[in-house]
Amino acid sequence: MKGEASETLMNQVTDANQNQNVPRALTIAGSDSGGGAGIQADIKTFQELDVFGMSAITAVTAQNTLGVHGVYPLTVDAVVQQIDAIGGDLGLDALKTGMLFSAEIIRAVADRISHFGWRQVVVDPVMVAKGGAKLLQSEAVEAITSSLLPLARIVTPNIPEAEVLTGLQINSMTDIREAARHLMDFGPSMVVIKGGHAAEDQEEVVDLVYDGRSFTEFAHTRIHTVHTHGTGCTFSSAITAGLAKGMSAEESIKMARTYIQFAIEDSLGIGGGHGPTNHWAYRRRLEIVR
Ligand SMILES: Nc1ncnc2c1ncn2[C@@H]1O[C@H](COP(=O)(O)OP(=O)(O)OP(=O)(O)O)[C@@H](O)[C@H]1O
Ligand SMILES: Cc1ncc(CO)c(N)n1
Repeated sequence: MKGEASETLMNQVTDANQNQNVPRALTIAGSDSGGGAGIQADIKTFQELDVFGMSAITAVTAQNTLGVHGVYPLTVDAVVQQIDAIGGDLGLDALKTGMLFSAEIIRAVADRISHFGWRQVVVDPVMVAKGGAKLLQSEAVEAITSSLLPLARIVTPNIPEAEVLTGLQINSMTDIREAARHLMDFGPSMVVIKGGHAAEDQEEVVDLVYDGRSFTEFAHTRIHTVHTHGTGCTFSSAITAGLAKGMSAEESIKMARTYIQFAIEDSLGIGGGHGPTNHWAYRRRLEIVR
């Protein structure tokens, strides 16, 4: 089919498939070739939660379950062009940031978020990978607190990240609350300090949520496993998916907590090191219950 007729058909197909209400989420983060963390974990999580996933890649990492073998940041222009391509056409309902690598990229990302007026922003202040490789330059920490946190609906540091961002030492639940208060001063609407890095011998993992008024603790059974590669990315992208679907911040965090619990419980054990979590575990279990 050629010319006018094919154009008419194309228009009909396009119109029939119009679904402007599909929840859309963007991840601005690094690529993990191993597929368990970064952009790959985020897109898998969005997909599993019925959210259309989009990405702006900040850096490519050569990575597997054994560690990070190479880090190749993209130029600021390349990051900005990806974000603008999405903002200028598809639009989004929520976004998350993960590995941002440099102060220049952080400031450019913050500028584009402000430009498009995006409010449903989850900031996962990724600093180091599980094996200790640097995913954020030390001099970029200040750019997170001054440029990005004021734009965040929710910030999700783990305990070491909360220490770096606040300059406080964290040894107890009281310290975690103090760090959460400190983080609120940088301007986010909500702080979630994740407890995965607390003492291994504890039977529970406690994530602390602070909204500037009250503290809520989410306690879950600690799973004794080495297969926790990408837990932080997966958790923050599940929160982002919840926000994209119109859930409240509290509901999104609660759902994300269950999502990551199932993903760790059913982890895949592939590779020779810290294996990835199981992104389809949540859907599989809900299908069984239904
Ligand atoms: N062993 C575990 N058992 C149960 N839940 C866990 C465990 N480890 C982490 N979690 C949960 O996973 C989520 C991510 O927490 P974690 O502290 O591991 O983040 P992270 O250090 O940022 O992850 P990453 O190493 O991927 O950057 C939190 O909700 C936390 O409670
Ligand atoms: C690309 C990337 N982002 C985040 C993390 C943290 O888990 C990682 N290991 N790799």
